[in-house]
Amino acid sequence: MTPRIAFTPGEPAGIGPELAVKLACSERASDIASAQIIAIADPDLLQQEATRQGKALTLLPFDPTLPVQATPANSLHILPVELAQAAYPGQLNPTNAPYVLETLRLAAEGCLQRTFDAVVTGPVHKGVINEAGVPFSGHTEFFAEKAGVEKVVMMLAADELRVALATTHLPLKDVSDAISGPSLQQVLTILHRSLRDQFRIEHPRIGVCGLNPHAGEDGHLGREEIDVIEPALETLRALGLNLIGPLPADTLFTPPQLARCDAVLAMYHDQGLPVLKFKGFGRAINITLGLPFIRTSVDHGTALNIAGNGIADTGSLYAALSQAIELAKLRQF
Ligand SMILES: NC(=O)C1=CN([C@@H]2O[C@H](COP(=O)(O)OP(=O)(O)OC[C@H]3O[C@@H](n4cnc5c(N)ncnc54)[C@H](O)[C@@H]3O)[C@@H](O)[C@H]2O)C=CC1
Ligand SMILES: NCC(=O)COP(=O)(O)O
Repeated sequence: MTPRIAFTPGEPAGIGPELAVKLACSERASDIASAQIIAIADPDLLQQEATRQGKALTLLPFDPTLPVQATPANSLHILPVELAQAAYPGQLNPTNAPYVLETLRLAAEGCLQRTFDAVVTGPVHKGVINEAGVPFSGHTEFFAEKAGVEKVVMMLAADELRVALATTHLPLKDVSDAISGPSLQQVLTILHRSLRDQFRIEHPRIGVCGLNPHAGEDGHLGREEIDVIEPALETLRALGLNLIGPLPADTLFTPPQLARCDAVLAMYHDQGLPVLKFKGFGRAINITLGLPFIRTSVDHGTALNIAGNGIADTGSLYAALSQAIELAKLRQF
């Protein structure tokens, strides 16, 4: 099987275009070299970046009616989308936000129609899309909406550590209200099924963090554990899920506890992701669980501070591509 992978480089003023050209023009591991990689992007943007890097980049027109063909060295297949205005590294421009969203829309559409076997996303700038007047909190929520799925789960993985989130992009003050028994049950069920069916872990063990310090200290430091989290875990245990916790996050994220878990569910973004990024920033991946298609992503953002300098690291992009290719080959969920 030659997997057909859509790649959206994301924010045009960030490091996405640089990563795309490096992906095309550097030596690729054999799994990536044997895939067809379709960049959904502005061809001129990529060619300008290639010129900046002193690379000869060939952009091959993508024709979904032709037999799948691995993308040759120094090339990318291209599904062109035009920028509204020229993009300059490090300079955000809300006028180009519709361009970014259109690349994501095409990727979602192509995955839903099975034109693509997976999508790998580069980083977008959530703020500039909102400045353009479009409410946008992240790829995770965008793809869920496009797929018509009520609930998906964001999971990041670095080496053997997997961290999923009960809530994603929302202000900290809204986190407690967003965690309900039904929402936790949905998240844990999606996580359990993905670990079993996509990651082939027969009996997944999931560690669950509490929300409050010391997991609420028996109700003296908050009651969410007693009122919401424990009852949700009990319901799921009765259905056969192997759940550990709720444990204080600063206990669960210690090596002896992690050794008992195939994944950890953190209650909110910055409870789980700093640990993950400390362990593996630059080689970690982000994967959306519960979509009807495969979506992986880089572990980093737009890195505007280094865009155009030529120093962006491709480690996470390669990891995200490898994971997408592996899942596409194993697809059975
Ligand atoms: N997958 C996505 O679309 C993501 C998007 N973001 C967005 O990115 C924007 C900027 O976020 P920040 O918090 O500044 O995080 P960031 O990851 O863009 O940057 C944090 C630091 O890491 C460095 N860095 C990031 N990626 C790198 C790479 N590949 N090679 C070398 N150095 C790298 C940056 O230069 C910076 O010093 C925000 O708008 C955020 O929403 C953030 C995370 C993921
Ligand atoms: N910190 C991870 C992140 O913000 C990625 O979000 P998404 O764009 O993948 O939904």
